[in-house]
Amino acid sequence: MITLNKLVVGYQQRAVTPELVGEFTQGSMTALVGDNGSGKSTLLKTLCGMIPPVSGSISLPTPRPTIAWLPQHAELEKTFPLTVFDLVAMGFWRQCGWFGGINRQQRKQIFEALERVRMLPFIDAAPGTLSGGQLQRVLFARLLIQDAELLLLDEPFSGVDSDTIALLIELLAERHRAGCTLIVVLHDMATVANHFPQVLRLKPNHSEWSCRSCGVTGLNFSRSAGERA
Ligand SMILES: Nc1ncnc2c1ncn2[C@@H]1O[C@H](COP(=O)(O)OP(=O)(O)OP(=O)(O)O)[C@@H](O)[C@H]1O
Repeated sequence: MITLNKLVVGYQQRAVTPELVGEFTQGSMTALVGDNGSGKSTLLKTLCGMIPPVSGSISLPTPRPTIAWLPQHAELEKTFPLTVFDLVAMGFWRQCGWFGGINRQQRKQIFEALERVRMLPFIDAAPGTLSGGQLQRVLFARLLIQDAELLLLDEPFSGVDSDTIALLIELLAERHRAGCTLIVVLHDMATVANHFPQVLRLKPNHSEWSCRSCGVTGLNFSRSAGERA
């Protein structure tokens, strides 16, 4: 379980969000929503430890969950002088280090992950030659092989066509069924309503949690409030 203890996130001690109180229970699937500039990306960066909180804290379970983060602007990934295979292989950095070799089993996993996102024909392509949606599928293949316990995804469906969105949502639902905790920044409220049991909405002066499966809506969200889904 990940607990937000009066957490305020922002930059150089400048608060971007109000105090956030609540929990992401293990295995929960939460949509993080709010207006442009409300602090969604900043919260994800704080959760993955990239920037420190302005105040308050985050309690993580012990041992600390492994985290995979898909940032909002993945265009940078296109500039690496790599192939699609290499880009996905980077998902094994925890096991191999950045410059370690890939073994036969890992190679097989990379092929399977690319097959799942229908990008196997592009395995030798340079990321810079892919469209935005194709790149996103490749980055999902990398997420799959990372096999992390906590997935933080920042607007993973922006610029992606509806067929691909359906495919990627199914992959996320699979990770959810496998027990991963997912926190996903989204703007499309239909996707939120159809696929995300829990929602954290950031607003300028307060935040609001809602949980469809337990019927809880409020400023705080805790397991004791009723979520057992
Ligand atoms: N590196 C940074 N340094 C200082 N301020 C920043 C930085 N990045 C973002 N901000 C500011 O923090 C606020 C929140 O930005 P953030 O990107 O978290 O919003 P968001 O909810 O993800 O928005 P969007 O929906 O537009 O992606 C904005 O006012 C933004 O200008």
